[in-house]
Amino acid sequence: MTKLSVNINKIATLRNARGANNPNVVQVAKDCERFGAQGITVHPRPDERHIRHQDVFDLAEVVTTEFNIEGYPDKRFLDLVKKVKPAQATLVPDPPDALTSNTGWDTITHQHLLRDVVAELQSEGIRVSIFINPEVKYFEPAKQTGTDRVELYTEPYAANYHQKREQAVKPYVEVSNLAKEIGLGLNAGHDLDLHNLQFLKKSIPFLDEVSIGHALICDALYYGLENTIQMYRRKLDTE
Ligand SMILES: CC(=O)[C@@H](O)[C@H](O)COP(=O)(O)O
Ligand SMILES: NCC(=O)COP(=O)(O)O
Repeated sequence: MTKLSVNINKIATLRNARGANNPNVVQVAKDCERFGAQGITVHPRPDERHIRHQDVFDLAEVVTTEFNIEGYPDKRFLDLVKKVKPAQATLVPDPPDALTSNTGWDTITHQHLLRDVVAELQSEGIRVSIFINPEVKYFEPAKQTGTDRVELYTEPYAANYHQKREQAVKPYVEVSNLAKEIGLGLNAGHDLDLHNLQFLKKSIPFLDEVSIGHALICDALYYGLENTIQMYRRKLDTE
């Protein structure tokens, strides 16, 4: 089964637009779970432009599925994650001013940093995933960091899906088979949506989890949050 983790960053973006507490990210997380989300993902960025550190503490009190916190592993992020102890931390190489995530780790150059961080978080009982591009050369070095999983950066797949989906998914299938062979769990995310999700799942049936935010929240404007989560779940329901 591939789990659907709903990324609620955009709910916080909307809340922050007015300064009060509407929409309430804690209530939305609870509702996402009630509507079928199998995990909740947040990516607290250093400028707190959407998810704030306090949100992460508040969410940790209520999330009953799988809480996944994404971010660059600086001291502030690591302190937060170690206090909250989510089910999973996803390490992303974003600089502080990144508009959004736009690449995975160079696991060769940053192997020592990643190895230390992975060990530090695992010693707190937190599963670790490393955000990664679909390039074979990064997988064995990723494995050597001791990480439990990798998360495939799917923006290039999403960007090319409508032109030639077989070609767009090919590097992902290749690295996923490699990940399976060397014993890495497999997540995927970024720009997945109702059009491209099912083909990814069919091409890589053993995906452990996808985290989806931007498109899912946009779709919810039209279909409603409950319907939308169920629509995404059905796209993953191909077994
Ligand atoms: C790692 C990843 O792909 C997601 O965190 C994505 O970047 C969402 O972050 P934003 O909502 O800040 O764009
Ligand atoms: N890890 C990817 C994620 O959480 C959501 O990315 P997106 O769907 O907002 O592009």
